[in-house]
Amino acid sequence: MAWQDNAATQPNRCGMAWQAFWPRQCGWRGQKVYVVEIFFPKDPEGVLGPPQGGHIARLEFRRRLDRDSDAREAFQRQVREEQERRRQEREARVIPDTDAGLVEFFLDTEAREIEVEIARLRPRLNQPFFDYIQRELAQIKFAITRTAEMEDRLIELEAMQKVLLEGVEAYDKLQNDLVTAKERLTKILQSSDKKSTLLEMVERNELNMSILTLLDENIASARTSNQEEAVAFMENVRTSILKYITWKKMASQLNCESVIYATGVSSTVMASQKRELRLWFTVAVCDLYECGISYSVRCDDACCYRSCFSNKVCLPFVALLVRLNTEGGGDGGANSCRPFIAFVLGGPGSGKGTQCARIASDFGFAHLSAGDLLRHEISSGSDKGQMILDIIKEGRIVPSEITVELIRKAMETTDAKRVLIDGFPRCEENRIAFERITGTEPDLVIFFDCPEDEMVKRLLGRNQGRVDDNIETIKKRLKVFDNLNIPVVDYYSSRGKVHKIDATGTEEEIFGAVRNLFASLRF
Ligand SMILES: Nc1ncnc2c1ncn2[C@@H]1O[C@H](COP(=O)(O)OP(=O)(O)O)[C@@H](O)[C@H]1O
Ligand SMILES: O=c1ccn([C@@H]2O[C@H](COP(=O)(O)OP(=O)(O)O)[C@@H](O)[C@H]2O)c(=O)[nH]1
Repeated sequence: MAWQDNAATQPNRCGMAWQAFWPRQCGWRGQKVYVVEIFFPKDPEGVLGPPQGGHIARLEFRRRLDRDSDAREAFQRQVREEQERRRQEREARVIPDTDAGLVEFFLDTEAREIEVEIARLRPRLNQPFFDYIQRELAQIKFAITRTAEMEDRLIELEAMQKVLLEGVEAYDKLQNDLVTAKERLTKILQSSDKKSTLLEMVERNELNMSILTLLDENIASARTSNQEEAVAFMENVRTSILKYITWKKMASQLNCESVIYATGVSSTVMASQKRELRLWFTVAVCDLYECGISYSVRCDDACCYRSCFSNKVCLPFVALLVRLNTEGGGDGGANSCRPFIAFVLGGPGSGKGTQCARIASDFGFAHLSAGDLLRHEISSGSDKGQMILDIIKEGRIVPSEITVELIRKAMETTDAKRVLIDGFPRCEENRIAFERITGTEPDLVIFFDCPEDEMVKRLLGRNQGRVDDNIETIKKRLKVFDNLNIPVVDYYSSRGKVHKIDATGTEEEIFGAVRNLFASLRF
C-alpha cells in the first residue's frame, strides 16, 4: 500500500496566520512598510503573487479556469514553472554557519519563503539562536543613545523574532499533529477489526481533520501509482472517518457537553429509555455492518424518534448518544439532563474511596459510595438495617433492589452534573438492576487494579472500626470480588467503557493517573 508521510515535504500548507506580520522584502527595510499576504483561492501557495484585481476579477478568473481547459493547463504549467524557479532559488542560497549570519539570512528571506525556510532550518532555530537575537535586542534597547539606524534594526529584529517564534511553534505543532495522525491512521489501516478501532478512536476523540488530510494524500498518491484496490479501501475508511467527524461537529454545534458512543445497545434497551433519551440525548443510529453511519436521526422530538426506532435495518447498531448541556441544549429545563455517571470499581481496599474523594474535590463530582449508603441505612435503624448488617459482616452482596434504590434516591437529591458511584455494581445482577431501574448506563467506568496482598494490607490498616475489616471477612470479600465483580468489569470493557488504573503506588501517584484520565476525557 502506498504510504506517504508529508510532514517534512510540505511545511507550508497550514497557511500560518503569522504571514500577516511579515514585512515585505520590497523596500521594507528602513521604511517600516508592512504588507498583509492575501491568499488567492486557486493559487494556495501564492506562487503567482497577490491577486491583480478585486473580488469580481478573482471570481471571473476562477470561472474561466473552471470552464476553459486550455487556460487551466496554462495556469497549472505556470504554477509548476514558478515552483521550480523557487526551488532553484532556495537551493542557491548559502546557509550561514553562525547565528549572526542566520539572522541576516532570515532578514533577507522573502515573506512567502519564510515558512519553507523555517521548516528547512528548524534544527538551527534553537534556544541559543533566540538568545543571540535577544542579546542583540538588549544591546540596542539599553544603548545610551539610539541612532535612526538602531531604531530600524530594533524594529526589524523584533518583527523577525516574533515571526520566527510563532513560525517555529506552528511548525512544531504541525509536525506533532502529523506524527500523531500518521500513527492513528496506520492503526486504522492495519487493524483487523476496523469498526471497533474506529469506535475506540471516536470515544477517545482521536479522529480529526489531520488524519483525513493525511489519508487524502495517501489516496492521491495511490491513485497516481494506479493502486486501485488501495484507493477503494482507503476511500471506504475515509467515508467512515468523515461521518464520525461530521457527527462530532454536529455535537459541538448543538452545544453538547460530550459525545458518548455506546456500542451494541439493543433496540429494546433504547426503547425502554425512550423518555429519558427524548429529554437528554440526540441519538444517531448507524449500521455497524457498513462500518459507517447509514442514516442518522436527531431524536429530540418525538416524531423523529419513532421513525428512528421503526426502521429495522439498523440492527445491530451503534448509538451515538450526544448528551446535551443542561444550560444550552434539549428543552433547556432543569430536568432535561441527567448527570454524567462514572462507576468506580476495584477490589476491597484498592483505594476507591480515597481516590473518589479527590476526584470529587478536583473535578466537581458528587461522590456516592454504595457501601456508605448501606452503612447509613444500618445506622438509621430502618427495617432493612439489620439484614444489611448481617450481609456486610459476611462479605456478601446486599440485594440489588435495596442498593439501587438507595443510589437512585441519592442521585435524585443531588443537583451535581457529574456523579461518581463508588463500589457499585458488585455483580452482574446489580448492574442489570441499575440499568433497568434507572433506565441508564454509566458513561465511564474506572477500575482500580490492585494486587490482593496490597489490598489486604490496606484493609487491615484502615482502622475505621468497620465490621468487615477483619481477616476472615476480607478473604470472603476478595473471593466475591473475583467471582462476581470482575465479570462486571469485563462486561463494561467489552463496551469500551472501562479505564483501568494501576492502583499500586502512593495515593498521589495514583491520583496522577486519574488526573491524566480526566484530562484525556477533557474534564
Ligand atoms: N495508594 C495507597 N497506598 C497506601 N494506602 C492507601 C492508598 N490508597 C488508600 N489507602 C488506604 O487504604 C485503605 C483503603 O482505602 P479505601 O479508599 O478506603 O479503599 P476502598 O474504598 O477501595 O475499599 C484506607 O485506609 C486508605 O487510607
Ligand atoms: O453495591 C454494594 C456495595 C457494598 N456492598 C456491601 O458493602 C460492603 C462494603 O463495601 P464498600 O464498598 O464500602 O467497601 P470495600 O469492600 O470496597 O472496601 C461489601 O463487602 C458488601 O457487603 C454491597 O452489598 N453492595
